[in-house]
Amino acid sequence: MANLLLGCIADDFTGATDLANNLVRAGMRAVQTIGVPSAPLDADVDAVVVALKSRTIAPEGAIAQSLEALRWLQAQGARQIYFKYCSTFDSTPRGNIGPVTEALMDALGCDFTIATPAFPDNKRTVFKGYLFAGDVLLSESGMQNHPLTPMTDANLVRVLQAQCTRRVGLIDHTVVARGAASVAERIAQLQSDGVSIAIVDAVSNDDLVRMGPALASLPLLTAGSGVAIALPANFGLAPSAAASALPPAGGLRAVISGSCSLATNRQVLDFVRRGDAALAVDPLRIAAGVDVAAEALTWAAPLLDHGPVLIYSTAEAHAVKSVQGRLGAPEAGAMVERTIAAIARGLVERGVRQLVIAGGETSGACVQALGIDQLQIGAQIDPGVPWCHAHCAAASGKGLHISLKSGNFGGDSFFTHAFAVLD
Ligand SMILES: Nc1ncnc2c1ncn2[C@@H]1O[C@H](COP(=O)(O)OP(=O)(O)OP(=O)(O)O)[C@@H](O)[C@H]1O
Ligand SMILES: O=C(O)[C@@H](O)C(=O)CO
Repeated sequence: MANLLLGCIADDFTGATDLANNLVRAGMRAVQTIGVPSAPLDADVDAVVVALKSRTIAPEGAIAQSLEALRWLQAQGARQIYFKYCSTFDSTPRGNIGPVTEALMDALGCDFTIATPAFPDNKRTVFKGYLFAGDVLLSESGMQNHPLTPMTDANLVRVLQAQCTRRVGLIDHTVVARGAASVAERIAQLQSDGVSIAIVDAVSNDDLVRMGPALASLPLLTAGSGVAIALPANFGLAPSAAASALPPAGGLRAVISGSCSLATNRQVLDFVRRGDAALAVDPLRIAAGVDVAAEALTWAAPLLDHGPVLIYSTAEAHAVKSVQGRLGAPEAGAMVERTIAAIARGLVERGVRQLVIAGGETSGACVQALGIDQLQIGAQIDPGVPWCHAHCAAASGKGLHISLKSGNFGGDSFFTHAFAVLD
């Protein structure tokens, strides 16, 4: 059996990479698997993050997938389990954060756990149980309009309580500020009051590091990726360059973007403004039956030798709405994802070995089309986004450097800056 320290279950692909990135930066060697592996772990690592696509499916499906991941991680000897969800706590009154947390607690026989999406490096902070995204409450951050998981209440105790049968409480900032012993005391107090899950405040990385030792004995942690920075120390590990070492990079470079988030729109604009080679994919032409993937690959072929090319369906909200109005939102999404994934595969078949993909759903579709089932995590490009290395069917089993960027992560020059990190 592998000597796995931390077994993680992430509810989406880019979120899984985000978590693995923070673990690696704090000194753990980590891999991310795409779905629950069918074979035992074949890598000498400290942490595995099993990436699911369970964030917005029915709670029953999310529970079943998460329990399957738990069983696999337990079979690999995982000493502690970490359930990773979004730093904006994406969920509905039906779930899936609450139901999955409770199912994991039942399976682990665990009577207490924490819940904190705080990720200060990406401006997600929790104060008095209220989640802030940037300078505003979650419910005023734009997330109140999310099409699948509208977050209209920033009070996480209330939000999580609505999803749980167990009682939810709070470990507030004054407790965290006093350090791990104080957090441990508060946990004992909450337990004697019949509380089983506590939202924990954190407004800085210092808060996360301070609470770390108090989390060492909990069989299950549930959080965004922030708390991960405090965990390797609990296992005696310290940050080291060796944890993020990847094989040397080579080959051609490309960026594929299907994310329509604000940050990605800025990143596409930045790339285009630099005059680098960029091609927009038009969903309406895909719907009209044009082989847009073949067109894009023909366009890219003579340009690839001269630097990274960008192929994107990224568009601003009004354009996306108009396409969705004509094609239907799920239909438009699926159509664009299929095309973008075919382009990603074609690019790798043509020699691209350094590939940036923007968007969670987009990343899922591309990773599947590329035939990747495991990613080794390397150096961070921007908070929440590392380079990874994978063996992939589309590269005839050879190595590919790949980065899966969450829609709203990364600075404006991400699509250029990312490749400099590999130089
Ligand atoms: N121009 C477009 N018109 C309509 N739908 C689009 C367009 N471009 C992309 N899409 C679809 O929008 C969705 C974008 O979701 P995706 O998860 O990839 O990005 P994101 O939401 O920004 O990322 P994350 O989940 O990491 O925050 C995909 O289903 C994609 O196919
Ligand atoms: O926590 C986050 O914000 C991200 O890792 C994520 O989950 C985006 O889908």
